[in-house]
Formats: sequence, structure tokens, C-alpha cells
Amino acid sequence: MAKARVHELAKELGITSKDAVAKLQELGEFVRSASSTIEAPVVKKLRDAFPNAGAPAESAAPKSAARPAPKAPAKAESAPAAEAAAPAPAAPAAPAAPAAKAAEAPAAETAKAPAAKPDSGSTARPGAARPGAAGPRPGNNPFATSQGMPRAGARGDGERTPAAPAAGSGGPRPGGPRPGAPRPGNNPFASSQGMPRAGARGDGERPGGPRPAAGAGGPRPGAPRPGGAPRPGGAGGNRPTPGMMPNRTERPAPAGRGGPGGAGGGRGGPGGAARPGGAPGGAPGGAPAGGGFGKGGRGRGGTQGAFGKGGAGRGKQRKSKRAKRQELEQMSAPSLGGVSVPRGDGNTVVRLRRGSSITDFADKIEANPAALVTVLFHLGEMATATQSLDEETFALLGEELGYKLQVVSPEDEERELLSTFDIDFDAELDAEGDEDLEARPPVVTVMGHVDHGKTRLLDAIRNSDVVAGEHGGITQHIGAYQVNHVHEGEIRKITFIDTPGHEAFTAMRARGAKVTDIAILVVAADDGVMPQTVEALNHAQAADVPIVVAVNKIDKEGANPEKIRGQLTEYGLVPEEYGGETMFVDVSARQNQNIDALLEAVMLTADAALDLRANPNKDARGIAIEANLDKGRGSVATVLVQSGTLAVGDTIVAGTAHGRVRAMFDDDGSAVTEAGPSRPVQVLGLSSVPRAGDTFFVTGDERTARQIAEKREAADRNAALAKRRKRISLEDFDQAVADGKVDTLNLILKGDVSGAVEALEDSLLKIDVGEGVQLRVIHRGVGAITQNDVNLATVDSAIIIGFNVKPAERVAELADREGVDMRFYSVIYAAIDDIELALKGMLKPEYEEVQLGTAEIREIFRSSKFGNIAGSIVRSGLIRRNAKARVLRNGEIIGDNLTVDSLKRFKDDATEVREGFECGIGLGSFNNLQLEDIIETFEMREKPRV
Ligand SMILES: Nc1nc2c(ncn2[C@@H]2O[C@H](COP(=O)(O)OP(=O)(O)OP(=O)(O)O)[C@@H](O)[C@H]2O)c(=O)[nH]1
Repeated sequence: MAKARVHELAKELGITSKDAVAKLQELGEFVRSASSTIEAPVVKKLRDAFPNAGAPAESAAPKSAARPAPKAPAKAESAPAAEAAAPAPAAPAAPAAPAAKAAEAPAAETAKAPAAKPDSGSTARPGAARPGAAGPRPGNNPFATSQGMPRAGARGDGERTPAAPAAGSGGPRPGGPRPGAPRPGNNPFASSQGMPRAGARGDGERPGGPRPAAGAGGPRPGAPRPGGAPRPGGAGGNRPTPGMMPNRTERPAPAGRGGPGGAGGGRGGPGGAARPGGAPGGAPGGAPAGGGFGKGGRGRGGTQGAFGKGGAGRGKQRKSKRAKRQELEQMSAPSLGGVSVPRGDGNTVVRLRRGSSITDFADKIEANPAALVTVLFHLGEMATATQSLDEETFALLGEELGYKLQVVSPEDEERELLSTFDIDFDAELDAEGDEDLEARPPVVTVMGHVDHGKTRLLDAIRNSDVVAGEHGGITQHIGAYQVNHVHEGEIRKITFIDTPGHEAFTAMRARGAKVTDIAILVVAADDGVMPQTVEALNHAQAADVPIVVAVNKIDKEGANPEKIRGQLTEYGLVPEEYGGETMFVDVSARQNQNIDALLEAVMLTADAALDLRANPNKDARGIAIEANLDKGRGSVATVLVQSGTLAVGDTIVAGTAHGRVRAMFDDDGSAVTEAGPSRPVQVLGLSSVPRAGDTFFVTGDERTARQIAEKREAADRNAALAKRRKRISLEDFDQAVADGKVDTLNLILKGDVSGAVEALEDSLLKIDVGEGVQLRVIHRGVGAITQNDVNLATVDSAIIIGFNVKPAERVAELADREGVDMRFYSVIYAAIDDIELALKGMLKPEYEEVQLGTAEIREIFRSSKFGNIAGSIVRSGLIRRNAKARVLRNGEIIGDNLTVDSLKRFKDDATEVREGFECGIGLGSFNNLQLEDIIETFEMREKPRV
């Protein structure tokens, strides 16, 4: 049967064109007007709907499940077939009838499948049996589960008039083993919003593609297709996504034509396999969405006209122009969720920093972030514009929009940034030959459990310096020092980072900086291996840093160095005397006993395990270890030169600080003019204070240094914005487990007294955590929460529990910046309860109302379509679209639980409007508005727990 125009067919059937259009719409076919062309299956559908003029209409449905089936799949794996198969006695056959003959076999199979296995897939679903559901709604398809709900849903949407219930409404169908239901893709709002998605997607070409159709609550990408029954048109559906992309993006113009769309879609199902052109199905599939939204757009245009501007005539003209423009836009940029977003061609590369947000992405493609949020929403993911997204989500979004997203690590980004200044350290290193390299001292960090003697040991080591006092200077703490040690008759230098503990280490590691060559693990012989000992060694091992064990306090009674050796063996540190590779040295920091032997062990380990060489004959590169702002001297930074030689007068950039080296000092306060590899020096002259772990290097000129610093600063600012989210929080722990992101809840406990910390830890460890989840206390301590705790939490995605303690200065800010969840309790049980609930996934965030702003109604515009629009002036704060709202009249609430459905500044949609400005506010169906009413808007924000 050939294509026909609606009015021709109407004539043939002896009905009016209007009736024909109405009937088609009722049947779920979208036709724009009587002159629209409709495809053969739709023609047949219409004929069937008017039995007098043609085929019997109602015959198929009530009969056996198998019988109508052959006809089904044409309608896109599809509703009608489903209805036919469904036990619904009242299921009208009409939609089934036009099915394409080509698809008989698969359809039959599909149709039979449910019959044979009553518990499988869709037939079991009560939804299938609903008489109402079996109606002409194409999407409401009992087959859908086996055939790919999304597809069915999408198709239905594609063909349906905008008013028709979306296929996606199948989502909440009761019961039924529908695997799609609980998935994230199962968008509760899908029923109305699935439509554009399906359209945009052009489902005819990608039945059940791996994308979740919002409307259908369908499988997330990669999700196993439920049911497993062969899908009609499955071949098309199985086509790889990339193949679909170009189709989608290059979809040709007929997007606006609903009628053919439906038909094309119909063919698309069974034909999908054989027909290379997804386009016929796809393009028209897009049509209804476009049409639907175009219409919406015009409607909105009308409302805009109503608000304040222009006469009716002009308004009308503008409307139609706008409609036309929208139509055009829809053709070239198919919409998803009713928004238009600039699209890539499938290969357009967009580079984003790790931790970027939708806003960052929007900036790159010059799109509206809100539009991207909507698109993502339709892909089954919810995110706010500023929330940073993971790579997977970006990939999903990018693929949908035709972009290839590359997530760049901070290291890569730094490399890129520097390459714009023609700086390439990798190439520089590659170019260095053996002849350029000279031995450099090892850099050592001392780590260990609290009170095991780290500080004391560092002091003892420093005092062991064979040439100490040479300069007669006064020892200063600058964050690192060098000692001279006689090794094999030769004076050798060793550099010590003298901030004991993991502090420096974790802080720098968190920034990806590698400073330490060797770690000395201090263990008190009278105490033994403690949690922080283990943690320290874990850190060192994770960073691939060889360890020398200093068994300290051997002077003490009850010291048992052998026990320490035995204990550490369990952690993979096997003493040399036991045949292992780790050197253990028994020392007494207090009595300066065996310190030389310890340094000897460090030298031996360094010589054995490491190639400690660097080129001193070039501009210096290194790392900032410590920095502070001195009242008199300005920024004072201790840097460790890693290669090259730093000289007074050099221009350097360190993190976001830059400047010319005005003066340098070493750890005994002596002025230094030059510092070679592994030498720590205090540097004066920087513009600001770098952070521990920031890299520094010498640049040719000050301008370059400044520009690099500025670029880094901008990048940091963006990253900080994007990172304003919790790495892991108690509330989302359960979800993170479900997503497979974590399987361990790492905790850091800090309390005011050790008894409380221990009690808390004991109780926590007794919690029945359930299967597949672990609870681990990675660090505990007495005292305020420190930056180090936050750094540790950052590295290990831990949550910090403070019991009767508060964070130290600047720590709260750091935690916020790094997205570390900190919680404070003063009752142990409250902490235990929260953790327990989090582990069970029951700790739900508490929200509080935060007022955003108020607006006063100055004028009311009545619109039959959109309800009343309140022409208002914002009196305080701001009015934001989608915010919650209530209406007050003389101080009394006359409407509550409302939403700012639409917000406009004159004719333009606005996301928010600030104090003093006029705007048009639509509150959905709430129409009880009067002049001078106050519209109060607010937001529900997560309440911090106490
Ligand atoms: N008897 C004895 N006591 C020691 C020795 N080394 C350190 N101590 C004592 O142990 C206590 C803790 O020493 P610190 O050096 O402060 O320990 P720390 O590991 O730096 O402690 P935190 O900074 O709190 O992590 C002090 O009272 C030291 O005097 C030792 O070799 N023998």
C-alpha cells in the first residue's frame, strides 16, 4: 500500500479529514494536518479503524495470544503486538493490524514466549492485562520487557500525539519482574518527558539501543536486556551505538512530520535489521518531539506576549516566527527533553579536567548548563550543574550529544599548560644522558605511630651531623634539613623532611608529588606495631618507597625489639636477618644510641634500591615543602630542589605563586646563593604562599612565571568549584556501594580523650555491617581534626568522625574544598546509629527550608493553556525556576507546595531573576492569584547533622 495523504484517505473512507486526523491521534499516530502524508501501515491502521471501509478491525485482539502476534512487530517491537499477546480481553486489535508482514516470525516468537513462560518478562506483568493499558497506546507493551522497553516506549512516544500518555508510563506498572524498574534510568518523570527523548533518538533505528530511555525506565547502557526473548527488529537494535550516533546527529529534515514518523517508525522495527537506513524510522521518530515542543514553544510565546509586551498582532507574528525558528532548530538539532543543545559530529573532542561539572562542559560547548542537566536527566542520571561528574557519566552525555569527551588528569593538564609555554620536562629528562647525572642525597621521611618518638628521632639525627655547627648558625625548623654522615669513609649528605608523620607525606601524595626516596618507620619497642604504624607503612608501600625500620626506645624497660620484627613480618617487612630485604635498626632516640647505624642503613638501602641521580647543571625544578607568610619577610617557602640548581635571582613559579628569588637560607639560617639537587632551602621573594606539594621550577622570565601562575590559579578555582561535593558521605554510602564504587566505609576517628575514641572504635567495629561491605577505621587519634586527617581522608575516601572535637583552623575549609565528609558527635550512640544506618543505606539526608526570595504580584496574565502567570517584581533575594514556592496574601498562606514552573524575563526564559527585577512567574495549575500577593520561594537544602 502506498503512502497517502490523510484527506485523500478520509475521502475514501467517507469520513471528514478532521475525523481522520482525530482518529489517527487517538490511535497514537501523530499527524499534523489533513494534508500530511501517512505511511502504509498507518493507512492500514486507519482503514482498520473504520471497518466499513476496509478490513475488520477488532478481530485480532481477543483471540489467542499467538495469533495477532505476527502482525505485531511492525509496530516497532511494539505496543500493538504486545496488546495482542496480552491476556487483555478488550485489547483492540487496531494497532496490531498494520503490522508489517516482514516481521511475522520474530513477532510470533515473541508473542509465544510469554505464553509459554508465564513468569517471564512481560506477560506476567499485570500491566499487560490492564484493559485500559492495552488500548491504542503503542508504548504500553507487554512485550516491551523482552523487546526492550525503552524502544517500545520511545516508539510510542515518537508516534503519539503530544497529549497521549507516554509509553514510559509503563515504568511504574505494578509488579512484574521488570528488571528495568529500579534502575537509575527509571525516571519517575518520564511519562511526559520520555516523548521528546524517543523522538530525538529516532528509535526506529535503534530499537532498544543501549541507552536508557527515560520514558521507559529502561535499562541503563550495558544493562542486560530483560527477558531475553528475541526481539523483532533486534538486529537493528543491536547495532552498535556509535553507528547510531551519526544517524541521529545527521538526521534529515523531515523531523517535523509526525505522520510519516509514525509509519517510518513502524517499519523501523522489523525493517531495522534489513534496512540500512535507520533514518526513515529515526528521523520521523524525532518528529513528534519536535512538533510537540514546537507547539509548546509557541504556546509559551503566547504567554510571553501576554506578559507586558507588544500588541496582539505583533505578538502573533512573533509567535509564528519563533515557531518557525524553533521548528528549524528542531530539525538541525534534535531535542532531548525539549532542550536544544549544540551538538558535535560524533568526533568533536572536548577535553575536561577530572572532577569537572556540567557547567564546565557547558562552557566548552557553549551550551546552557540547565539544558545539559535536562539532557542528562533524560539519560537517567540526575546531577546538578555544578556537581562534578565521573568519567562514565560524561561519556554518556558526550556520546548522546556527539562529543568525544576526554577527561584529563591534573598531571596531563599541567603538562598541557606548560606546553603552551614551550616547557616540556619529560622531553628534558629524556634528553639527559648518564653523563649529565650526578649522585644526589636521598630524601627521607620519618613516619610512625603517635608518641613512638619521631620528633625525638629527627632531633637525634640532626644532632648526629658530623659537620654540625660548621657555620655556627642557629638551627631552624624550615621543614627539612640535611645531615652529613660518614659512609664508607666518605661524607655523604642525607636530606630529612622534618615534619614527622604522614602529614607532609600524605599532603604531597594527595597532590601527586613524590618527594620521599626512603621512609624511616619508627616503632617503639615497648609498644609494638600500632594502627598508625600500619597506616604509615601502607602509605609508603603504596608510594613504592623503600622502608627502613627504626625500632626505637630500646633503652626502655620492657622493650622487645624482636617482637617488632615478628609483627612487621606480617605486613611484608621481613628483616634482613630473617632473610628479608628490610633493614631494622634498634635505636634509642633519647639516648642517641645507634643513630649512626640507622643512617648507615638508610645509605645502604638507598644505594641498593635506588638510582639517586639528578642533573645539577640546569634550571632548578623541585617541590615546595612548607610555606608561610612572614610579617616582615613576606612569603617564605621551603623548597626542595629535585634537579638543577636554584640560584638567587632566578625567577620561579611554585604552584600559583611566582617571583624572583630574593634570598635563600638553609636550616641553620645561613644565606645560600645556590642550591643543588636534594637540597632544601628557604626562599624569599614569592608573590604568595605555595602549598606543600606544589611543584616549582625556574622560568626564563618573570612574565612567563606570572602567566603560568595565573593559569594555574584559574584552573584551581574551577576545580575547587567543581569539587564542591562529597567524595563519599554517609548518606550516599549505600548508593556508592550499590554502584560498585566502594565496598569499605573508611573512617577516621578523632576524640577528646583516648578512652572515648577507643570506646567508639570498639562499638563501631561491633556493628553488623552485612555482606559485601566492610567498615575500617584507618586512623584514630586524640585532639582536634587536623589538615592531615583531611588529607588522609582525601586519599582514602574516608569519613571523619569527630567526638567532642572540632576541626582545627582552616581544616573545615580544606575538608569542604576536598569534599571530605566530617561529622561531629557528642554522644557515642548517635555516631554509632548514623554509621549503622549508613551501612544499611537508611541514613537519609535531612533537609531544611532555605528562603530564596520573594516577589510581589503586580499584574496577572491569564492563559488558558498555562494557567495564570504572575507578573511580579522580585522584592528580596531571587526567584529561581523550579524552586518551591508558596503564595501569601496579607501574611496568610493561600497556596503551598507549589513550584515555579515557568520563569520569564519578558519573552525569555530565565533561570533566576534577582531583587528589583520584573518577571513572569507561572505556578503550574495554581491560579488563585491576586495583585499584591507575595510569592515566596525557597529551596530544600541538606541539613548538616549534629
Ligand atoms: N625512653 C625513651 N623515650 C623516648 C625515646 N624516643 C622518644 N621518647 C619519648 O617518647 C615520647 C614521644 O616522643 P616524640 O618524639 O614526641 O614522639 P612522636 O612520635 O614525635 O609523637 P607525635 O608527634 O605525638 O606523633 C616523648 O616523651 C619522648 O621523650 C627513646 O628512645 N627512649
